[in-house]
Amino acid sequence: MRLSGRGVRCVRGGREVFAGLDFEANAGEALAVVGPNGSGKTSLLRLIAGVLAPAGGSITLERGDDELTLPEQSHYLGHRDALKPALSVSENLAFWRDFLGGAPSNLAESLATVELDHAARLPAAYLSAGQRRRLSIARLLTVQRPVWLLDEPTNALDTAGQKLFASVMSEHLSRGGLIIAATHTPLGVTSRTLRVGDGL
Ligand SMILES: Nc1ncnc2c1ncn2[C@@H]1O[C@H](COP(=O)(O)OP(=O)(O)OP(=O)(O)O)[C@@H](O)[C@H]1O
Repeated sequence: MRLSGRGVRCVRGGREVFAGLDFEANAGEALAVVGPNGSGKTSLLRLIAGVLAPAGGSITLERGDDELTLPEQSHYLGHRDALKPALSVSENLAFWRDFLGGAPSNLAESLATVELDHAARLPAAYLSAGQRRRLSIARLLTVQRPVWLLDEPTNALDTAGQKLFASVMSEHLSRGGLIIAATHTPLGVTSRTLRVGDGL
């Protein structure tokens, strides 16, 4: 599997954010997208996820599932955790599994991996920032998708959480998954770097 972009151009609010961007990532590889604030890291992830349309160029997934689009084969974790505060931790996870069309899966196992099993019945509104992030990570484990698009994934995670997430990412890569992550800090797994923005 290979995800590549050729001559990708991004325009937001009528202003060009970047143009002529080339990148590629193969199965088992992580690509760390780095650059100054406002350089377009989040925008790039959203272009790949199909939330935004490129103003030029192309983004292609080769040797994926021909029956599915790239967004259907991708997980997009934004830097705002998409949780419903009134639903419990496990209800939030069940919502995402159903919304993403995942096969019946063991939610408890995913919650145990991110060490949230003790909080399964707690309303998401009561979670700390790091716990909310852990619950978002559980989404990656509950529904199997090969392409992970992660926006500053380790934000709010404590040292133990960062270590845990590094092992979750390593496991995904060792199974032939692919990660593209926007980050201002080291990702925690071996990665290549894609720089966006001026002056880098
Ligand atoms: N909805 C929008 N309408 C207009 N401009 C936008 C919109 N969203 C983002 N932008 C602009 O696009 C540019 C790139 O934003 P983006 O969030 O992709 O940057 P980033 O590299 O992820 O930044 P950061 O490191 O601060 O998270 C910024 O100048 C931003 O103001």
